[in-house]
Amino acid sequence: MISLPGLNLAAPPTETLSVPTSSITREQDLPANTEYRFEVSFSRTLTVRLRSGTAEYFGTELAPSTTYSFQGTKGAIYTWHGCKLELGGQVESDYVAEETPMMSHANLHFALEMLRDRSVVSNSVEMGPRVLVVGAENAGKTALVKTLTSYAVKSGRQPMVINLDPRQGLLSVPGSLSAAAFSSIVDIEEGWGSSPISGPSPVPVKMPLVYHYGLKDPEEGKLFKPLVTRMALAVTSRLEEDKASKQAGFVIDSSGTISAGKAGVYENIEHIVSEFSVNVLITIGSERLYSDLSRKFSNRSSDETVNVIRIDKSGGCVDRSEEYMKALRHSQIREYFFGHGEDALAPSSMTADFGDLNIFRVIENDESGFAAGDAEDYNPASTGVSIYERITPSSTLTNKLLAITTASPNDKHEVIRDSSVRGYIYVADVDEAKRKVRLLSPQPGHFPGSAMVLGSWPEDVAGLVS
Ligand SMILES: Nc1ncnc2c1ncn2[C@@H]1O[C@H](COP(=O)(O)OP(=O)(O)OP(=O)(O)O)[C@@H](O)[C@H]1O
Repeated sequence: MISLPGLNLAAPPTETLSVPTSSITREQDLPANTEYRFEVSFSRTLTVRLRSGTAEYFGTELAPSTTYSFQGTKGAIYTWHGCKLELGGQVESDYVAEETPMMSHANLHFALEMLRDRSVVSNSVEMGPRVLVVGAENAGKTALVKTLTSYAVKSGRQPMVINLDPRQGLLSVPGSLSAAAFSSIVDIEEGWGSSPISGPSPVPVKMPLVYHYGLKDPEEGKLFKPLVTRMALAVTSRLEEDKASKQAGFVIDSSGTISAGKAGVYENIEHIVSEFSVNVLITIGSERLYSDLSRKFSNRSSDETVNVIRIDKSGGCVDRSEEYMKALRHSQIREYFFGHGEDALAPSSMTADFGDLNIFRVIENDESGFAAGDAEDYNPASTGVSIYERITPSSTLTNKLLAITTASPNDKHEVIRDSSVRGYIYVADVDEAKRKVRLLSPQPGHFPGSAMVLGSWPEDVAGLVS
């Protein structure tokens, strides 16, 4: 059995400890074109084994005779031709749904495949599809991005996936923006698979490119937009070097907040579209968003056509409480440091003097008097606006994550902001009297002297180490 990584957050209720999950297995028949939807809490486990037929989890096929286990998951197992599942453990709720949007997801995939074929025929002169998925929170954006990625990989492509939603990480911790090329299957249990930092994994690892954002929602102006520009530059130059990736194109997952569109203004969406040269804009679930965006992008010249597409929200999408999201983020962070269940990593603990740490705290808009509406006035080349404030460690740092950048502490703030992240460290304890900080790092080794960035997001992760 493959275990689900890093989810030992809350102590499991005693009954799940004493009852082996295998003793309560049951069979579930799924007719063709239906899906088994389930919700499992963080303290319980659902195990799933494919007995016969074929089935997929957000596009990734379930291997026969493999037992998958899910904890703290809301998801669905879909079958095109019918299957028999063996289920074990306990769920909060589950049911079989006959109405699913999988047919339109598959059609979307085939339309993208045509664009990829066109890129191949043009010998990569034309780039494959550049896709952005937008929609309200919990509309099913991440689920669709995963499905499209899995189908592309199954079709022998190597698409890139870009996560611009700081609320959840992709192969990195929440609060980061990341990009990775997918040439092997998407991990079923873990979400997206593992990066090399998470230790041994049954699914080949992916090496993500990470930038630190450090705020909960995409704001306008000094951080989000420049990081989108930076990421677009990095992704585009990567695609220029790699034919297979260029032909496959990329899919961008976004945060629900950029689709809120105050008074029909979608600044961040427009910025992402223009920086990444997006040519397929998928809106999920909202008539208004679709109509606003198709109007906005309809009168462009033909060489920068943006096809705006509308997809229905799946009835399976569930609203996730703040409490659940917090537990999900903590599990991602836990896994970053401690690895996957049985293949657990032992993060290294180290102590640093206050003087060894070069910590830069993100100054948020409301603190600097730099309001959201000032975005246009902001000139990144000017030194007039500070992005960060340099801080001395204090006990308020306890339980926080620091992004270790590749920039030097003497670099300009813009350079620190635009530099990629080597990794994250966790502040376990601060001794103000002795001026020492105890840190946890997933990798042993020398303590870097580079600039470290502290944001206000993700929230404190209490109890990561005792
Ligand atoms: N067909 C489905 N059946 C069951 N659960 C589903 C289905 N589609 C999505 N979900 C679940 O619903 C939740 C919300 O979906 P998802 O994360 O894809 O939305 P999102 O639009 O990316 O949300 P956010 O903007 O908050 O990141 C997730 O827990 C996801 O696993």
